Amino acid sequence: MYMRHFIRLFSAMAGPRPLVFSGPSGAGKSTLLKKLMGEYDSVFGFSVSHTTRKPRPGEQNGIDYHYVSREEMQAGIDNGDFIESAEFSGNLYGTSKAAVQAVQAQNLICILDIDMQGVKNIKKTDLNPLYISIQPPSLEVLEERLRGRKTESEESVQKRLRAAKADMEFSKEPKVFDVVIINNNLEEAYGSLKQALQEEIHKVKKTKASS
Ligand SMILES: Nc1ncnc2c1ncn2[C@@H]1O[C@H](COP(=O)(O)OP(=O)(O)OP(=O)(O)O)[C@@H](O)[C@H]1O
Ligand SMILES: Nc1nc2c(ncn2[C@@H]2O[C@H](COP(=O)(O)O)[C@@H](O)[C@H]2O)c(=O)[nH]1
Repeated sequence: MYMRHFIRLFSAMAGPRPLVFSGPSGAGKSTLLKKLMGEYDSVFGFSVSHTTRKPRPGEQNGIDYHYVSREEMQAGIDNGDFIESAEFSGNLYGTSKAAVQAVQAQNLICILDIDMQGVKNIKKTDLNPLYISIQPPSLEVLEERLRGRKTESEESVQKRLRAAKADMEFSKEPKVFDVVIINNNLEEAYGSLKQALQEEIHKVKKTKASS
């Protein structure tokens, strides 16, 4: 009896269930997330990752990422500051414990945008998120989108496409993702995403209304 009460209390303290978004670079994760967070600004909070890659034009330190040196990031990883970290396309990326806690402290649904190594590592933790994979309709379309974004060097495009092949296969493995969304038509993909998250959105809105 006491144990059940404790578990319920603990779940309430931990806040709503986080969301992990994964999928190949260029599939459209950030595009969909921006739409989602724009429509539901007091429901979701973004877990701001650390990275050693350089900011792209328009990206802001502390908002898109925490941009750090490899030495600084490695020191944080060695110190146990990260829930997960991975090398992707020649740079380090990682989710700090502080980034997740900052969102959960506001009782918001914490969103993590991470690669497939991150998904594998988060599965070893007790975060218990809902896993959502955003996939492109094909590798050819993905390449067009990555090139069309004009953010990557040729070398980086090639690295990202190699990683994408593995990611597209990974998304087909049973029981890895709760939801797989093919981002072909943006509005349709966004509709599928909102539908998949309806219950979680409703729960947070209800909790906020009653507090
Ligand atoms: N459904 C779509 N149709 C056409 N273009 C799209 C669609 N979704 C996203 N895009 C475009 O594709 C490009 C890549 O999208 P986005 O940056 O959101 O990908 P991402 O998955 O977040 O990539 P990364 O993992 O590298 O951050 C962008 O230029 C975006 O405008
Ligand atoms: N494992 C992690 N992967 C992350 C994290 N933050 C972002 N990412 C993934 O990296 C690639 C490339 O991102 P880009 O911004 O350089 O295009 C993309 O797939 C992201 O999902 C993280 O903290 N951990």
